Amino acid sequence: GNIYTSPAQVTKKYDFIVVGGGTAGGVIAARLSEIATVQVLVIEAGGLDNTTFFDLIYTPLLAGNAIGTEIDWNYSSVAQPELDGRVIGYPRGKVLGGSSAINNMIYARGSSDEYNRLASASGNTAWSWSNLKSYILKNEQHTSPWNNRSNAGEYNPAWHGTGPLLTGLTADVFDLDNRVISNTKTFPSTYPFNLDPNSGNMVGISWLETTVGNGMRSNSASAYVHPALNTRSNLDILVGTQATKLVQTAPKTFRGVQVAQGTCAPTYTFTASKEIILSAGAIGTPQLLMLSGIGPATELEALGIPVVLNVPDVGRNMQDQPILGFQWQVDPSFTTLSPFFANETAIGAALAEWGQDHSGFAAGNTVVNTIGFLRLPNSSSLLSSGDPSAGPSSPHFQLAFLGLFYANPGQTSPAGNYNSIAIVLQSPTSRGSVNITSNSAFVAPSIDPNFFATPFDMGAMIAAARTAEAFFSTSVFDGYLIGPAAETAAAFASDEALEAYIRTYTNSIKHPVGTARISKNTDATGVVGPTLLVKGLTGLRIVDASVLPYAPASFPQGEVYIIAERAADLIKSAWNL
Ligand SMILES: Cc1cc2nc3c(=O)[nH]c(=O)nc-3n(C[C@H](O)[C@H](O)[C@H](O)COP(=O)(O)OP(=O)(O)OC[C@H]3O[C@@H](n4cnc5c(N)ncnc54)[C@H](O)[C@@H]3O)c2cc1C
Repeated sequence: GNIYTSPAQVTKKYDFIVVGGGTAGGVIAARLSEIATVQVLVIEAGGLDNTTFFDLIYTPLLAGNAIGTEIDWNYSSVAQPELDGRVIGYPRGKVLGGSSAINNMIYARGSSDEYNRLASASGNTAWSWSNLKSYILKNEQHTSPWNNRSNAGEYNPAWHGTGPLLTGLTADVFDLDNRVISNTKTFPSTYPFNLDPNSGNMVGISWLETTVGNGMRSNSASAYVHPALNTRSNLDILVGTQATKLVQTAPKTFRGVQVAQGTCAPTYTFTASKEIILSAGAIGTPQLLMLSGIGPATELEALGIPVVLNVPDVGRNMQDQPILGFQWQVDPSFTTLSPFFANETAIGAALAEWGQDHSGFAAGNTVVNTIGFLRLPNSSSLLSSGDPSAGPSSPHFQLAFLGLFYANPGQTSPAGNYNSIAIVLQSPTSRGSVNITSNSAFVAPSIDPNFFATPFDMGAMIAAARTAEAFFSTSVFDGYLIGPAAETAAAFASDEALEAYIRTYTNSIKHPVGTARISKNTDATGVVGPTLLVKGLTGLRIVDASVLPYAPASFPQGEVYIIAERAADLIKSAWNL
């Protein structure tokens, strides 16, 4: 297919136009173009991934380093009242591959309860865990690390398939990882070992899969888009071009999309003969809907945008998960990653080795190799007014074990040998929003995760911190951990001190979802129905993280890939392809 860099170059007619060449958009484009008779165009605001940014995207060691660069939308939140008024950075991938090109590569697809809750929210059992199994296996495949370290006993091959997205476990095991697993053998009833959190049951302590294969990041662009683009003439992409509005082609029918390359640049409109698939992500999708007159009427009217369809839930129900690090000092005789990350020469050597043949220390996930997905005890008073998790196979919180000093925003890594636990609240009850503040697509929307708006969220975060403290206090860590670092020790002194630490240092894990949520056909609320078509409109389908009705108690990219795999089949069947 063709790669266009200017809308003026696009002259073909298309059956499907995919807005956003990100995680979900890449899957849709690749799967639809399997049908040789349909013509597919992808419109992506960012550039190509295989440019000067190639190493930044594809070197596993550099995961996280794209934040703040040209391939990041560089959004930020509104001031968070419960976080001492702080503003939180909201990176999103702005490049082919979208956020799958800049994320932290963790692959944890979510529990069976998670998908069963999606089925009940949408009123359609096709979204249940057991009915999605073929898509789960179609999306991903487990691969060996670059050094072929055996992963026997660290994952369950039965739950990994033959899909294009490559995943794998760490090539390099550290003292920390061995002790984390040893804690599960020594205290199995408190900290159960879970062979594979991708098996439907997430609860327990596990080895962690990342989207790394052949020593490189695997993402929507490398796994889906490029193989299709290289071999098919019916898939074209237009990069460096932003969709500025969806265009009505008949009453309540949106098969047009207006694009531009900048605020003052000329606009072009393309029309799909069959469907527009909106895959601009949990921020971009509600923004584009609202700019097109699809959203909360009063707010659109305030900006002078003619209302086509009053959909109050567009941009509402945003859910994101708070993340917070605690640090411990490690006896200097043990190897952690701290000295490596303090040593420019060692990092340079690892990157040079990766540059040779995608091997060595830069060729894998190294920072988090083991993880705990844990639940509050059933007796917890936090659950007395209801359980916000999807069910018993879903965690309330996560403990990610890191081989270095994980610095929260505002902290710096001191010299020395450290480990950390990053806590993520996986089942938040706070709800935020995404709103537009202008009728221009080139003005960033306002993003409000509304962290810790509920007592449950603060209480669960404190309970998770106490679990982290207890986990590292067992005999397994005697002689290895010296003790909590200064600020962590001070925070653990009382629940009041912990709460203050939470307000000072909590960040977003960058998992926003829910801003165009799925609901039953019969529900008056929600944005898309069970087939992901926008309710009340023709021609417009949404496939991305914005349709997820709840924050997945996992890592969202797995669920986004799986939903996109099924959505591609829904589209094919809707058009008898
Ligand atoms: C820094 C970071 C770390 C993360 N770490 C993890 C992790 O370790 N594991 C995990 O599972 N998840 C992680 N996530 C979240 C995960 O990556 C996302 O939930 C997922 O990729 C979202 O997929 P999507 O298809 O909804 O959106 P995206 O992948 O973001 O795709 C949206 C695409 O649309 C494009 N776009 C937007 N607006 C327009 C427009 N108007 N016109 C044209 N194009 C447009 C964007 O440029 C982008 O390419 C992380 C996210 C970030 C940002």
